[in-house]
Amino acid sequence: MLMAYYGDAQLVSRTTFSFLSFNKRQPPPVSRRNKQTRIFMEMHKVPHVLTVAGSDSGAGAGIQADLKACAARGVYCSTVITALTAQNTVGVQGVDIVAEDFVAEQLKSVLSDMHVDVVKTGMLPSLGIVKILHQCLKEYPVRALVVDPVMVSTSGDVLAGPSIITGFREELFPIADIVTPNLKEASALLDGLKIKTVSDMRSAAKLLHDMGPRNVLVKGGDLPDSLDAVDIFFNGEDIYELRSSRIDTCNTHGTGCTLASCIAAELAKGSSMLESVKVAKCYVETALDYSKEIFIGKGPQGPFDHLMRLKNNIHKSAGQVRFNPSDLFLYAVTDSAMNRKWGHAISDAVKAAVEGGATIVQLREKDIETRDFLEAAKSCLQICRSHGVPLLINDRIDVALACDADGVHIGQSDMPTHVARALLGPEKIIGVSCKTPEHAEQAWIAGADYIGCGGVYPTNTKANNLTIGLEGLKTVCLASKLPVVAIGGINTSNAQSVMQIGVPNLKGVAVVSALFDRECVLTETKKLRTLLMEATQVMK
Ligand SMILES: Cc1ncc(COP(=O)(O)OP(=O)(O)O)c(N)n1
Ligand SMILES: Cc1nc(C(=O)O)sc1CCOP(=O)(O)O
Ligand SMILES: [Mg+2]
Repeated sequence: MLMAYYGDAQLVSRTTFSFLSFNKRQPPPVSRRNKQTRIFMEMHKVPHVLTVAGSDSGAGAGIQADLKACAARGVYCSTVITALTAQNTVGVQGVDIVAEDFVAEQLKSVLSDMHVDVVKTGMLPSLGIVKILHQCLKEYPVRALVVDPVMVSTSGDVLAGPSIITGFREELFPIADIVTPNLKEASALLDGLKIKTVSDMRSAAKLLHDMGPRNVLVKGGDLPDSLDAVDIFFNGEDIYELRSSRIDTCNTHGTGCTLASCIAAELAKGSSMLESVKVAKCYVETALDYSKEIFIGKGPQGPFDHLMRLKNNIHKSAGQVRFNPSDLFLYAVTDSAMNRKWGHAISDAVKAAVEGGATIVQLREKDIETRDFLEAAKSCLQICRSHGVPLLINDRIDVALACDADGVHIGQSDMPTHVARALLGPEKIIGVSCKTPEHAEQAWIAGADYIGCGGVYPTNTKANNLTIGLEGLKTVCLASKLPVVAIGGINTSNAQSVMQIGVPNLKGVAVVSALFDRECVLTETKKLRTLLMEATQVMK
């Protein structure tokens, strides 16, 4: 193994680290080899989740779901199998618990050799196995421990007896970074506490937190009478109500395992806990949505397709771009009335803006027929793709989906952000208009990529628009966890003052009339771009 690493190190040594340049066939002296190996391994570390869970022969849940979820999130996953289950979409037909010594042997094999960032637990079928895991984690500490306190399968079969509750409470919760019970599990862990409402879930999250984990996510998928999928996240200080759309599907087997693995994967990549939970929730929701039509097995609850993203990528159009906050620098927003006034076709106006240096384009076409909008969007998309500039659609998720635009921009009275995210999937860009710090917080929680903040100055382009001024802009920027683009009455005479408010997450300005209510869009875009560049140079 050491030689294999050394062999690979040789390949990078010529260009990067001359001190690694030994001949492949002659290993370095033993004293240096260990240091080199360590350096090489550090450089090439892969985010790694170790899952300690049961095998599901139907491959919808357990170890198999964990492997697929980690693969989908781009993280390496090793496995310690605690039990074999004979399981399908009908239920669990048999369980064979792996001998405790052999669980210990698997744990030691992985942890003594590989660099594991995060351990995620699923089915832990005996108290002895819980204790062995605790002992191993003391011996081989990892960055984070995600405990999914699996007790009952989705089909209702018991996967862990009552003694495990003691194991969770005494051994694992005190060292866990997050625990992710569903309502039944939370109730069992809290001596049968009734959890029927969101308010009960909040109380349960706090009581579970008292048992020692740093964070608690109580999953409300089974909450009666709820239109949304509501989960409660508590970090010991703040409590968050995370909502996503309830997907109408029977293919939900393995959602709990997948969610916990996805949280572990995001943590392994270095995300914060809340960010990891949000990404995991969004991923599961999207996967469920993509898998509504698949049909595997005769039972009531089928598996879903974890790797839908691969299919997505196959269909990804050439030149499609993912969001980079610097794209917000010069944000051109079209207006059909202005284009008509100057006799400009939308696609010609967009071409001029992009050629003049616009870094992102939004089609904001309030008064054209849907068919015309779609046709215009298709031709603008070609222009934008050929320049590597993202194209967003204002308000109309349907048009964005139909033309495969790069994303959408929505406001406070448009489609709710979490619904837009569920419809568009994790790859598309979503921008949300925000006028207050509360709007900005909500946009972040719901999965937006950036916020548009204004009106910075009075505008004639949007009727009855509230002007928040530079102070209002600054307040929102300081509160926002997302990058911000300023909008409203911005033109060549005030754009520099906007950029110079000096808040790092203000990434650019969005303009309508200053570019499109002009005879020559190209000239105006170039002028504005030059001014913005000057302003950012001064700030450096
Ligand atoms: C970048 C950007 N910011 C804000 C808006 C306004 O969106 P919204 O509040 O939904 O209003 P309409 O544009 O739909 O009238 C925007 N479009 N772009
Ligand atoms: C579309 C829009 N949204 C705003 C907001 O405050 O959210 S202001 C606005 C109009 C911006 O047009 P102009 O650059 O011509 O002033
Ligand atoms: Mg809108």
